[in-house]
Amino acid sequence: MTATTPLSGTRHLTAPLILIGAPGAGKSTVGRLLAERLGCDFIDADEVIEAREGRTVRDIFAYDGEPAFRELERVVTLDLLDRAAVIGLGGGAPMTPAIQEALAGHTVVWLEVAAGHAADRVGLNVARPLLLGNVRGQMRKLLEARLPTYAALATHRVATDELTPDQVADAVIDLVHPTLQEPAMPEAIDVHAEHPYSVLVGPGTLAELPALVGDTRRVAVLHPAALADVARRISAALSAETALVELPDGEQAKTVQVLAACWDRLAEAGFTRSDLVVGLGGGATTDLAGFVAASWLRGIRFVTVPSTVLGMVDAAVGGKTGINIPAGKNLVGAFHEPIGVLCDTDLLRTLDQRELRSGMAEVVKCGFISDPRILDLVEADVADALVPAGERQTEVIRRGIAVKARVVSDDLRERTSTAGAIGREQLNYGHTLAHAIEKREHFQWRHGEAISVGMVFVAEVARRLGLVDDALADRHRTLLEAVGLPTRYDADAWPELRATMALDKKNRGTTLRLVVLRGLAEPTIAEAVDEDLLAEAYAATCR
Ligand SMILES: NC(=O)c1ccc[n+]([C@@H]2O[C@H](COP(=O)([O-])OP(=O)(O)OC[C@H]3O[C@@H](n4cnc5c(N)ncnc54)[C@H](O)[C@@H]3O)[C@@H](O)[C@H]2O)c1
Ligand SMILES: O=C(O)C(=O)C[C@@H](O)[C@H](O)[C@H](O)COP(=O)(O)O
Repeated sequence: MTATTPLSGTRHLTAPLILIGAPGAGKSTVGRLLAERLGCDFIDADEVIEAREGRTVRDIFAYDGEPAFRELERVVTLDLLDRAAVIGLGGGAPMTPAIQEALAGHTVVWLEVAAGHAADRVGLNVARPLLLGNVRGQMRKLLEARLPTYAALATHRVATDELTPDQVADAVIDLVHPTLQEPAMPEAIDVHAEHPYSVLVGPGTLAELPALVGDTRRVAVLHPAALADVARRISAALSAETALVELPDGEQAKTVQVLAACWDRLAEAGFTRSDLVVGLGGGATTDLAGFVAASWLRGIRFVTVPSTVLGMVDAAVGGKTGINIPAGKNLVGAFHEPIGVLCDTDLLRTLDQRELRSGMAEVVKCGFISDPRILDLVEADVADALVPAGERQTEVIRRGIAVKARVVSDDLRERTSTAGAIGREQLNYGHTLAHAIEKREHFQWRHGEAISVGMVFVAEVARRLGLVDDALADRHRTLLEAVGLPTRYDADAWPELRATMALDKKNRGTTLRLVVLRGLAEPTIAEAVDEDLLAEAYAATCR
């Protein structure tokens, strides 16, 4: 395969790119091509109307009449104008005065098409209510009525008659190029562990993958179904032979069966020690992919491309890889460092709210154990911190990665910390209880949700040990609830959870070892905490 397809738009939309034109001008086809090239969404206004109404445009026309449709169209179009996406408007939308007014100041590209061509492209399409009957005649009339308005509204125009959709998309990109934003310089955060590498953070960093992969002969891209399109783009952009390996979603990928299936795929594809694995996805995917790379031929190179907030800020960095087994979370695995980490914040745009909130738990963890500025930034505007790829979110992700990079650079293999000198174990803040909850929930809870409850629990432990004051202990629940995360769990579950905690990796012998704070950004280890105190702290967590 040759390197042809850019992995990310070199420049980015910061405002909508609006396509207008007659039916058959190619707004949908060209809009989708543009969105792919610019790494953003394409939104067809008619499809949004149909989805909102649960009826086709044709039915709305037939049953409610054109004025009712135009009103729906006005509302939807105005809603869409704050999206940094390619937006295809219905052919008649620009005729509505309120839409004309709202389009002022926007980039509006008119895809010009001659009536004959438009009629040929539309054919006898019965979904277009205004063209029923004599398509050519109707089209000519429509164009005569609309052309002056299209011309007045357009900031750019492309004559499409002699061009293929790809050529039209090229022409549009050329025209609007000056209005697009230069890519922000990705920030590189270096990890200086056993094999130094960089974590690149910012929009479009996926474009760096071909350089990281170099002249590697074979690359396996392990990904969940949600990232199948991105995996295909990666494959098209690499000159290596790529094996796209779709994994079960989320935690279901972290099993010994999936691991073994991946080994079979690498064997079939003839993977040797000079080949490479890419883990593209959330933390569950990169944990599994990393363990595949760590175990295949006793270790081949590995790149992480995290696509969740949680993956970026935590899982993709630091080389902890592994799977779950019925006895517990991450009980089997290896330390295997990636050769590079690409945190392309554009990938976060398709995450749903639940995942965005879940990821914020590990961000907040980094705030409590090391960088309180993160807490201030989230508290100042939680909603803003949850805007995917927004400035505030990118800043707290970057700060969280910096915490993780610093900690693992100092202690890659998680030595046994002492109360006076804590290493990597600090990253396990909240995790002892969280992993037990995840096991009890058969790994159906989001990891960040469990961490949220787990952090409230260790804050309650620290409060009772007299290590933190009430304000710091209470700040945990207040902040995590503001983010929309759970902070309570089933009060009756303590005996079962406590039993699971006996298998925690930080334990030594029969001694339970918990990460707690003895002040803001001062993590420490509490060993052999009194069992009654633990039970009380748990009860307080559940209240
Ligand atoms: N190795 C480490 O150091 C480390 C650190 C923290 C967490 N983890 C592990 O990470 C896992 C949790 O990671 P997670 O929260 O990312 O969960 P996840 O990997 O399960 O992903 C969450 C969901 O989001 C979907 N998804 C991923 N990227 C998407 C995108 N860009 N758009 C739309 N959907 C997308 C996934 O398909 C999945 O359904 C846990 O298994 C945890 O143990 C590991
Ligand atoms: O990187 C680490 O070290 C961590 O502890 C990070 C945690 O946030 C993460 O959940 C990790 O997977 C937990 O590792 P485990 O060794 O407790 O399974």
